[in-house]
Amino acid sequence: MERTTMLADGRAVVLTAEEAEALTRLTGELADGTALESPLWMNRARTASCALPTRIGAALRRFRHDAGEDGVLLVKGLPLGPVPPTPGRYDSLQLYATQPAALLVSLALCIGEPVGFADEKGGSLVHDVVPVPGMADFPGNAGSAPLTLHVENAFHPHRPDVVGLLCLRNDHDDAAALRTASSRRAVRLLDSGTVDVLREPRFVTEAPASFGSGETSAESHAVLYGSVEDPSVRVDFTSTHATDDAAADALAELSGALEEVRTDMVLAPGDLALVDNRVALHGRSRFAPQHDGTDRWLHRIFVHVDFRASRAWRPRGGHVISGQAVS
Ligand SMILES: O=C(O)CCC(=O)C(=O)O
Ligand SMILES: [Fe+2]
Repeated sequence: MERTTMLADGRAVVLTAEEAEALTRLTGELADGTALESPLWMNRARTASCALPTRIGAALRRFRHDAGEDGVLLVKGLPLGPVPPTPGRYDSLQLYATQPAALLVSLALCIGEPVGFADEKGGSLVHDVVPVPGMADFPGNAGSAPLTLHVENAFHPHRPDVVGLLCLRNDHDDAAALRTASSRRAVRLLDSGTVDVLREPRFVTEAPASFGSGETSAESHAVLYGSVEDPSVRVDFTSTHATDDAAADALAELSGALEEVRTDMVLAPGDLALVDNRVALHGRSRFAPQHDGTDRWLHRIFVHVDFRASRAWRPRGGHVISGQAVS
């Protein structure tokens, strides 16, 4: 099947030189090494996010309203400044305001509020996605084997609404591709009997390997939910299991349809892919890391559009979702 680097619905914004310059100025002021979780810094970033170049702010605002057929927005040409060597450690994080982290948080704040999970990477808000020595086959972002299509943290009641992946550096061969697949497109390829089964609570989902806790979705859940006309999706093809044979068949049908509509995108440095985690799945192709400080490196952020919805899970109203609701 032919693979493209552009999304079929054309949701890509390429920054002009003037826009990149404006962003460098804006985020340069924020990149002062302060802890990203500091409420004062976050407020400065919130204010800065109101002053993004209008075309960029408008694209983010439109994406927040409706993520389109592909459920993905690509922003290209973001100014990163000098990029240090790629870290090679599992659980490598960005805790402090660098230019790329400040950029990612500022753009995310146009969509909603960044969130972290206490049981994943210490609850930090900006994660490094890097290949880690000895973990090539790890079924998570530290690996370099193909990563199965998934909704991020599908097991969790407060999984992200949007996942942002900002490329700082691609792999040596330009082989690593971010894969996205829109459930809006895939569901149209399914017969109504299959859709009906996917709408029933006949599936369970475990926490992904990146969660230390071994949690599972408390109850069985539907894979398609909400509007009949335009359902949302909740599935991870590594961690979601059907509870009966007919449900397993329906899951296999959905997987086939998603593979058919899949888009592979090789991200370049300065490219940000925003994936609506309710509408699209994502994964990654294989690549060959060299562990020499110049491997592929993404920054990842999770966003909640309705921050208030997870309040019971966020002690003291912070950005970190704890292991359970605090009553
Ligand atoms: O490496 C990628 O392109 C995507 C990895 C991924 O699924 C993630 O970090 O959530
Ligand atoms: Fe992911």
